[in-house]
Amino acid sequence: MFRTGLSSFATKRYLNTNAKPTQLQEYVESMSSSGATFPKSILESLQAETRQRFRDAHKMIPLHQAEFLYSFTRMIRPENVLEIGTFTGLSTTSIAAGTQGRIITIERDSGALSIAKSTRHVSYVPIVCIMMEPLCSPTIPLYVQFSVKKIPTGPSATKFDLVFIDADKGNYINYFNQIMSRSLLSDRGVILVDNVLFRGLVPQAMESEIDPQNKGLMRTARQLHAFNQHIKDDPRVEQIILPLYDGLSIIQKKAKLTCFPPNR
Ligand SMILES: C[S@@+](CC[C@H](N)C(=O)[O-])C[C@H]1O[C@@H](n2cnc3c(N)ncnc32)[C@H](O)[C@@H]1O
Repeated sequence: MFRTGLSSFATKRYLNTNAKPTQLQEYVESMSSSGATFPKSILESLQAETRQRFRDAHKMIPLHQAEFLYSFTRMIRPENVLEIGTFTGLSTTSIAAGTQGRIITIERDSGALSIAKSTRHVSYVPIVCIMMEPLCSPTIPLYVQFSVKKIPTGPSATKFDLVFIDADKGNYINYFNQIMSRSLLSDRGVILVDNVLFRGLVPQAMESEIDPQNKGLMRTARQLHAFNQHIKDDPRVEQIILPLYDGLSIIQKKAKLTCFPPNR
């Protein structure tokens, strides 16, 4: 359920309703209308191919979230997009359909990336797929630096108006830090981060007692809590966490108070 749309976590806590999540989800999805350029049939065949070839096909975002990404991209009109975690390209394709800009997407799994590359992306969007090299250092942070390092930096470097983070959860803080320390986010840039409520388990991750049966999941939930807290404590940015899908954060640079209303 957590990957398919509204979680029961979201419906109980945020919609103030006892309606069944499946019923709500069906309603929400049937009432949403796709944009004319939303490549639904391409995404459906991509989903089918991914399910056929990958045991971990559940890693794909659900179709309704793909529509959200497309729509959100259209709203903010990014010129440059950075995606971390391509997998087979479902989110990449959805973003590509909503922009005429350029997308740089990073993935470490060559098998998944080959499907992403062969997918018929919306033709006018240049997509640069970056293959992560195999682990070049025993420490994960260097691994992260390695991939992000391939993106040109410096004064004339690309700044991204949209960043979508959807990769290994234990590295979310590293990804964010890399983006900020390399000044990769434009002033109007938005970072979208997936899975920040991780099956609704993240609030429980702060409790000291952990169900031993759920140890692995709770470890990930704790990493995501650490990420959420890290962003909350960073004075440069503001974040809003939406209890949608598996939890989605919207992060942007803090608004500057430059325009005060005149004294009366
Ligand atoms: C949740 S999936 C991405 C799903 C994709 N956004 C979609 O909508 O279909 C996460 C992906 O991140 C990749 N990944 C994990 N750690 C990575 C890393 N350090 N660098 C690059 N890719 C990584 C995984 O191989 C996996 O394909």
